[in-house]
Amino acid sequence: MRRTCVIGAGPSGLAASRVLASRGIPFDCYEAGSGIGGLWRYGNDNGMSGVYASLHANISKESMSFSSLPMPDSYPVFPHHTQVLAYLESYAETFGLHGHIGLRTEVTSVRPVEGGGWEVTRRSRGGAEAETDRYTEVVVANGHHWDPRLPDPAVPGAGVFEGSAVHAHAYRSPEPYAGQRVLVVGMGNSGCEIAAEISRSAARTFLSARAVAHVFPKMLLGRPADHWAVSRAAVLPRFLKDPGMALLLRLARGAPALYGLPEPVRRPLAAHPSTSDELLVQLARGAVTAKPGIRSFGRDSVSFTDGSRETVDAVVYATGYSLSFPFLAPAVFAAPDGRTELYLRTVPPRLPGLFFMGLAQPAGAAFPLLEPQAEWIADLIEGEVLLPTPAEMTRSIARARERHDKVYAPSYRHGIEIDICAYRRALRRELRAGRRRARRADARRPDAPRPAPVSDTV
Ligand SMILES: NC(=O)C1=CN([C@@H]2O[C@H](COP(=O)(O)OP(=O)(O)OC[C@H]3O[C@@H](n4cnc5c(N)ncnc54)[C@H](OP(=O)(O)O)[C@@H]3O)[C@@H](O)[C@H]2O)C=CC1
Repeated sequence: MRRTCVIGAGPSGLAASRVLASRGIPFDCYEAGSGIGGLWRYGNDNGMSGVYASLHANISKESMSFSSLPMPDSYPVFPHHTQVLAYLESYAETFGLHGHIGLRTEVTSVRPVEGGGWEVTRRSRGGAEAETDRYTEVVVANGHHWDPRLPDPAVPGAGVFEGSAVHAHAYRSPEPYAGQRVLVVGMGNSGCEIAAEISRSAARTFLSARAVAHVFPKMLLGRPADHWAVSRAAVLPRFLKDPGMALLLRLARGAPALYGLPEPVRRPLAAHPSTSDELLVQLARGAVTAKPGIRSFGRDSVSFTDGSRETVDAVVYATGYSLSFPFLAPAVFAAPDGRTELYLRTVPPRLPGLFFMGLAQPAGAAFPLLEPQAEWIADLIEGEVLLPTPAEMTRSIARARERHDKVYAPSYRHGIEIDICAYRRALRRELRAGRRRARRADARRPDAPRPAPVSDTV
């Protein structure tokens, strides 16, 4: 009998569960933690949430909403993490998902079965024995912001540094850093927000970036900055969008030099946006000092690539996350360089029945992508649509990668970066093509033209 397994009950797993439930597709969803919500569950006992106490979403509530359930009007523009979790709880409640979700149940292995299907082994917390079941499909929705990535190889001297050193995933509040000289490494959103927060009570805060980021204010021309990623302006070609955004940033916040920042080498839309008003204020006040990349550590100090040296008591590595699938053997599927071999960020070409959710990172809206992705997976499961051949999908992935490399800075963290508008268009085109492939297969008309795969996800 057909049965689908969903791994994880964060936003991606919940969206997959809602769509499968609404289609009447039998499925089980397993979640390692005691509650749903994934990274949005502060202190999640699955160990996979790096949310800190003060965190508010850095994209607006519209961009954080599933299309089937808007966030409450009473929410602020940028909800606090407790509100995002409450929203996810109400999503699960509204669509009756709790009955499908096995909590405190960790999936430990997913293996392809000869002849089709997948063998899924899981272990319940407190349960004596691991259990194994066979599923026709597996939807992997285990998130991509939970496995801390530290500089590898380590910065020279990191082993002799005697102060505290943690990854941002372990950061919860600024209190332990009060009165200290602190170095924050990395200028993604974690680095920007944590440096700004720590600097309110630290003696000195240094923010080191090997490639300085454009810092976006949360509001641009009276709208949440993430709205621009889905505005009419978003359909402009890159050669117009990039200078347009650079101009908008210059008008909104002035030159980087005002804040002691060098001019970024990358174009504003070539990197995942770093959004923080508070960092700009703290830089302008001298509470945070911008530094280039790190050359080496000493016992109580750090040297930078510009030859400067500072005494520091503590380091926070805000250096991002690895894409990890601990339940899949690397020979089956892995993303060692932060890139995934997935057709439209969802389908591994040669692993029938295996699907991935949420491994597409847009500059703004993230949740609204998840339900359409899950609908496509459900269509594939039900045979409403058919995929291109594995060879066609592989070629399409290679073409998308080529285009991707022309747009985004070559960095691990951009491996799954997408342009949301292009991705939505590609998904719609693939749906139409997939329906035609299914009709063609039904009618057994091998002479009919075969719809081509789509590939523009950047
Ligand atoms: N309030 C919110 O909603 C928040 C959301 N987030 C989101 O969480 C996700 C993860 O963000 P974040 O934790 O900032 O991680 P990111 O991967 O986005 O950023 C990592 C940063 O560390 C730098 N870095 C990586 N490796 C090294 C290295 N070896 N040496 C020096 N620098 C290095 C990267 O530089 P380079 O670009 O050169 O690789 C980059 O500046 C993002 O989607 C972000 O938007 C994060 C915090 C708050």
